[in-house]
Amino acid sequence: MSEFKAPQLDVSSILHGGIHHPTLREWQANGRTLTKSMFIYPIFISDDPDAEEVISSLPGQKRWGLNKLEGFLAPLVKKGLKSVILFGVPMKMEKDARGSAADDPSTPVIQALHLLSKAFPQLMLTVDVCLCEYTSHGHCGILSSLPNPGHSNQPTIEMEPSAQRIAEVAVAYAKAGAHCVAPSDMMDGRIRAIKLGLMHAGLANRCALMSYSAKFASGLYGPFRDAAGSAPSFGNRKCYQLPPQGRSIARRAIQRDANEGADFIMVKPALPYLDIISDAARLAPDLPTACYQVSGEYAMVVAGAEKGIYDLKEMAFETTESMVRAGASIILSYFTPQFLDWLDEEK
Ligand SMILES: NCc1[nH]cc(CCC(=O)O)c1CC(=O)O
Ligand SMILES: [Zn+2]
Ligand SMILES: [Zn+2]
Repeated sequence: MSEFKAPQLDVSSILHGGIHHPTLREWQANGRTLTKSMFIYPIFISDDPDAEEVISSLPGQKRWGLNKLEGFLAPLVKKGLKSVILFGVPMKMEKDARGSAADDPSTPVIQALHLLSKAFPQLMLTVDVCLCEYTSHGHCGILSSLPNPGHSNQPTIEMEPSAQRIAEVAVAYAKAGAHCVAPSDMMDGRIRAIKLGLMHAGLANRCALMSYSAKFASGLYGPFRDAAGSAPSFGNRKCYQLPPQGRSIARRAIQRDANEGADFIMVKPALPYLDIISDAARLAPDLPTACYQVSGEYAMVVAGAEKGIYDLKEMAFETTESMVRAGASIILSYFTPQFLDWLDEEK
């Protein structure tokens, strides 16, 4: 008879006890689980009122005309869509150096704000604030005539006039009914300029400010620029968006924007920047952290699934849950319509 020898009892070696049941596995998220109200759905609004245009580089997404918006959103709102972020796509409007079309009363996002606040009074309306969709040069600010000291084919931005112009546009959106404005230009001083603009207009208590604080000069914005027609006509955005290796400057940007009056901090893109999401959640613990799974990230997940590399739903969950785990509680996602279904299904 072999003698049984009890192994050394190491209580910390046992993990399976905590994951053998689906509910136990959910508990392992420590309360940080996805819910429908965490999602913001990005929507492209065309100035062609009857548009319903497929965007080939952004599978499943379309540019919507005003006449099509209500019909498109109604079923999603019924399924629990709580919030959208609007991007204006002026296909026919004239573009100039200061982006005058951005806050023209006829501009698609202002029209959409009027329409959506009537059609869906409960839906939270955020508007992306930027000039690049509306400027003739396609850059996010107002350009200086001075050459760029670093590179002849790069723009030099006039910082103060840009921040003022962006604030003007943000206030126009707030006046038109935006519940939240989200500047994506990355110019210095624009959070303070917008907050002061809202205060002077008497709208600061009625419009939140979500700062794209840590927005990196990423290769993942390509499909968006197709969708919005906002690619720069020369140079690139490396002079004003953060360098991808710049964790410290991102931390400074987050702290700066928190001090300048941001209500929410956003990190963008999301998946390659989970460390920055985690930094944001710690550096500004009293401001909820948002992140944007941008067009190229979305297209990557979809493309891999189409190639049979993984299951689409599984990878959409895994990528999105990684953002929540890192510290995000608000997620801008092109997968929002699917999540409204998926979150109702059994896992
Ligand atoms: N400033 C405009 C803007 N706002 C959001 C995105 C990207 C969103 C996405 O890729 O889904 C961009 C593009 C850019 O900075 O070039
Ligand atoms: Zn821009
Ligand atoms: Zn430069």
